[in-house]
Amino acid sequence: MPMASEGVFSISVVSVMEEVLKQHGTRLSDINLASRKAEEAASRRYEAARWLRKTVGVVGAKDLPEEPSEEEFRLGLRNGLILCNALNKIQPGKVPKVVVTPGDSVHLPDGAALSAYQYFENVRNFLVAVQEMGFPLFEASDLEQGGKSTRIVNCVLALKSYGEWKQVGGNGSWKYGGNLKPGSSGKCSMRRNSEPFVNSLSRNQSMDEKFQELEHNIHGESNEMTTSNSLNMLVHEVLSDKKPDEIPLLVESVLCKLMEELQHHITNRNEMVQVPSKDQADGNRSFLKQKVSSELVSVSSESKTEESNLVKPKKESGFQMISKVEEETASKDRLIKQRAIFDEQERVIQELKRDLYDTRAGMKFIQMKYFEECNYLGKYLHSLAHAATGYHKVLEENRKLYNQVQDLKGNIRVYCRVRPFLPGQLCSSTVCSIDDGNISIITPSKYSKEAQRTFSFNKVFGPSASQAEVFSDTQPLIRSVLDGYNVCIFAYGQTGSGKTFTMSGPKDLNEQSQGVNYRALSDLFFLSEQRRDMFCYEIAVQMIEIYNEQVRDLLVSDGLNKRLEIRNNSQNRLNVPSANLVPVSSTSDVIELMNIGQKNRAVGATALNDRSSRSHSCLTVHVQGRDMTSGAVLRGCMHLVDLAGSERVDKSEVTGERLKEAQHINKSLSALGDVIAALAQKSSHVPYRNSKLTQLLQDSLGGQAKTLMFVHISPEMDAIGETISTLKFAERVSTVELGAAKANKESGEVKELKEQIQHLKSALARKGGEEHFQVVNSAHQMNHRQPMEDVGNIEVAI
Ligand SMILES: Nc1ncnc2c1ncn2[C@@H]1O[C@H](COP(=O)(O)OP(=O)(O)OP(=O)(O)O)[C@@H](O)[C@H]1O
Repeated sequence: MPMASEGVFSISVVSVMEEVLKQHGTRLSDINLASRKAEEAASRRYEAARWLRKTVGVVGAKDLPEEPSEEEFRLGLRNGLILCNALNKIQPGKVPKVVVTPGDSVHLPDGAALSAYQYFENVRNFLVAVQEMGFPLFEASDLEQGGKSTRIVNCVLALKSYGEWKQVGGNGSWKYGGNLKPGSSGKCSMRRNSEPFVNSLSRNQSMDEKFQELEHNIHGESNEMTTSNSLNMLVHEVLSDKKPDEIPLLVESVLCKLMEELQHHITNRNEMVQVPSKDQADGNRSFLKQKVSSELVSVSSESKTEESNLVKPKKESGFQMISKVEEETASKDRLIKQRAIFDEQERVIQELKRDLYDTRAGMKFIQMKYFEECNYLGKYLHSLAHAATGYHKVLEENRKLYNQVQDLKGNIRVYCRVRPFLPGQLCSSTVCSIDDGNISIITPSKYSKEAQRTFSFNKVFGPSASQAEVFSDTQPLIRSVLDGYNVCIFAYGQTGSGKTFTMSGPKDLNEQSQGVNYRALSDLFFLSEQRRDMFCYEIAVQMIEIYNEQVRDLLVSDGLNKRLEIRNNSQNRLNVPSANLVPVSSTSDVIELMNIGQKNRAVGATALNDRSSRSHSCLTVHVQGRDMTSGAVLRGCMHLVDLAGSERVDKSEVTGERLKEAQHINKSLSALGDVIAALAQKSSHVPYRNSKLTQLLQDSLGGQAKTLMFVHISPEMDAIGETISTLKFAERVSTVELGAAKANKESGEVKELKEQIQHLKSALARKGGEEHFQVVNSAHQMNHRQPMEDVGNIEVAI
């Protein structure tokens, strides 16, 4: 199938027709085709003979019968006379010299040879003239035996056609098969594609020749008009000799074949152009449409003149085919686009599959890691849970051990602090030396036989000791308060010896000069905050004054110091339940309350002439901690007591109110000394009820309660009497206890404690090994700022 070059769409219609005809020929008229062809040839021959006889005259054409056989036709025209004369009749003078047959008059012995020469002369002249005029030619040999008479018939019928055209006036151009040929006369002689000629052509040319000629016309000229005409001609030729009942079938076959060709062509094109652009596709579509429609319309219009009954079906078939072709083209386009989309999607799917595979692999890896981690965490959590189970037990043991350590240090600890000389004072000190827990003072003969005397305490702080140093031994006891223990901190000493300075600090307070009260409260809140994940602490404050054995609430807003009752073992565990109990959440809250208390105390002092040094003030911090795991409640309290001046008043010198005050002070301080001494000696009877002060502090003196006493002395010589008196009081409570503590250091009690600690360590190691121990230990470190405590040379790692 020939294809147009350079992308121009073309189909060989001729080939299509030929193929269809071949099929139809085989199918429709195989049997009678030969006879039909013979009939057709004879009919055409007779027509040619009749026209020649008519043109040249019967006499002139005596050798040519009206209905000659092929042989007769050939022999009749062999001498060229009839042909030349006929040509000269329609085109006078075209063959100027015509040799007359000698046989006509004289029969020569060599006539045959002579006439053959003459005949050849005529035939040659005729053929030259015919060629000039553009008529179908034949070979001179066609006139001989075995020659093709059909070509001679074609030529004669062409002459006939031309002659008839001239007879009717010769108007317009006479066209021969679309080819323009110059006329012999020099004029532009054109043959019209007239009906007679087409008929004669169809009758004189073989189908092969017709197809060749049409093929040439269609492809040789590339002219759409010409192609259309030629196609018309072809269709006409094909249909002209068909019976009416064969035509529809044939047309249908042609169209079907054409469709096939178009589809085949489209497929080829689509293969050539993988994904044509929209423009190309549109171009193809319009070209196809144009081509097919032009051909079909030509067929249709041509057929209209002959077979009006075929017009409608042809038209309908044509339009149907156009729309079908359009549909097919659109469908092809869609398919191509879909294919492209499909390919793209296929590619994306492959990529996604790869990604999915990678992701799955990644996920599996992560999952594996996750399970590994979970396993590890599970085990770790298990050990932690195991540790946590024992944690509270350990905590409890730790608490006990910790406080046992405090016990070993002494439940009652006495510290001595020497105030520095105040500005303007004579620097003649009664203090000879200070060595750790010992202080030596000058003792006038009035008080002792010895020139100096040494007193021992837990520790002695010289005039240059800082507030932080003084507090350092107190700090561990703050944790005990949070663990549910009671702590009493006393400031003892004569007026002006520095009690307030130790407990609160100087008037111009700063971080360094802050006293025990501030530091203790600050630690208390710090530790409670550290333990907030395990314990819920509630802290509240009371501030009470004992003056002349009367208990007064210092946290009152109306300034009235109403007398309060002390009730030990009260329901709410408050010894003075009716005193204001103010909840606090920070150190500043407490300081604010202390200031209020001091103000209330000062008010009283104005009225009673410096009562502050003649009354005991007690700030009590109540702590209640609830273990959030076990729900157990721990209660502890810390009493910060600023005692009244301890100076002894000579009864002869004072009377009245001052005497009364002095008596009360002496009595209460003496009662306190008795209680502490009884406790230190582990006496079976502790005389708490001898004073309001000891009654108030009953729960915090003795048992597991811790007592710290800061004994203050003034270094001035003129205060030596009070200093000796104070030191003797302190020595009474501290020496006994200190001695006991010293004795305990290497006693069986310490050994027992060592064993307990070792036992605890082993128990922890058994529970979870070293890791477990570390967990517990770190938990302790988290909750206690001082996990390590020294007991002599024993290190308790809890
Ligand atoms: N360690 C010290 N360093 C410097 N100054 C001190 C020290 N101790 C006390 N003072 C000063 O000595 C003076 C008396 O001290 P403070 O008021 O504390 O005595 P006090 O025993 O509380 O007296 P009172 O019984 O009258 O309350 C104050 O001016 C105080 O600042």
